[in-house]
Amino acid sequence: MPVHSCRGLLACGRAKVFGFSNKHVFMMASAWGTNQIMALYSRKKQKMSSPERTVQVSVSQPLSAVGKQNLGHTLAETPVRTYSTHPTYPFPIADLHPSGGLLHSESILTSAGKVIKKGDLDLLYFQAFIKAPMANMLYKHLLHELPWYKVMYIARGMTINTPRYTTVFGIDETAVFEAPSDEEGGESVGDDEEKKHIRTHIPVAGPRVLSAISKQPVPENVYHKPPRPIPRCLQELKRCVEQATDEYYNFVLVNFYADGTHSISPHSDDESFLGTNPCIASLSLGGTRDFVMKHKTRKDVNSEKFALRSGDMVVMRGTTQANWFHSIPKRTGKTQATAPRINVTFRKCINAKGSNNYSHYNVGSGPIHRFVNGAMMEQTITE
Ligand SMILES: O=C(O)CCC(=O)C(=O)O
Ligand SMILES: [Fe+2]
Repeated sequence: MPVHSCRGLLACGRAKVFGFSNKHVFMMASAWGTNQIMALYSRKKQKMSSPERTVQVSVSQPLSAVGKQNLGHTLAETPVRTYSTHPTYPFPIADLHPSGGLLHSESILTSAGKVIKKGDLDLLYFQAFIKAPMANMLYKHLLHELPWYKVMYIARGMTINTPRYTTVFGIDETAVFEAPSDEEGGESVGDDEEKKHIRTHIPVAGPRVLSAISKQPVPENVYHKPPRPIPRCLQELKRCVEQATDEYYNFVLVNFYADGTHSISPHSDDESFLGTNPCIASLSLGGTRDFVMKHKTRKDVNSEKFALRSGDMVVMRGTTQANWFHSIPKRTGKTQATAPRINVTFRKCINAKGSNNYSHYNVGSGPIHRFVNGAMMEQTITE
């Protein structure tokens, strides 16, 4: 038993975003290589010294009334905010708290999860793994701070529009990000004396991807898109989940279901790049949605349904992925069942095929979206 101690707006508008232009991102989305990334990185570094830039954004879709509740950004009161930066990020991503360690024993469940074993189903279910106030703060933080994508892809000749927003960070076991050098990033702000030395923009990693074994740069054709290191806010969450589940993860996939029309259809995360019997921890934040599990072949086995609330975590282990499908079905009406929800999954990916698969299906090559002024905005940036 693992023990843990961790402790719409349908109009055009203008929104302030930190950071870099889409031109850079589009450059990265196309063929990329170390040289391109390095060039991009030095240009970004220059740009990062301008405090905030205003960009033109056009819109996407309205959020339900429930989605507009409680969108005040609690963390905005933090005296000096620090940001995780990396050349692959479209903009700096705010940290949870400048001094780190916002997630501590008072907000994280310290008792073991409930084991649910039924034949080849093997789950660990933590109700209120993160207590409600912290879970709701995390929901708002991730919603406002992460870059989101609405990926379109072709499968078996058909165009599929992913029915939710997604984003992904991480790198498979075969590679590592180089450490940031001392002079990278590190912008100081503030007029007062005491704020002068606080670095607000701190890189999470150096720009290059190195082989985990040789520590030499990975050949340019290995990754179809530049892998993105996990920003500090998600690293903090990952540490807690690792302690609770006694596992190690190198990928964080994030889904945002804006309303009941958003869903994930029955599937299993059983790809070979996750190895055999993968352990996947799945954390829910925000609105309650039904998580439905169905046996792949046996009609005599009842399906399982969990109404996952903000802060709950389900860990799928052992033979679960090989034998069961899971899904978040669409829901109608104006109930809590259609309220906006974020799901964060933690996984361990063993090779570059996984990194490529995850960036293809969770970032893609379309526009970036950002949640601003209570609505998800598609950023078509004109400087
Ligand atoms: O939103 C959820 O709870 C499930 C997400 C999921 O299954 C996935 O991202 O693979
Ligand atoms: Fe899944």
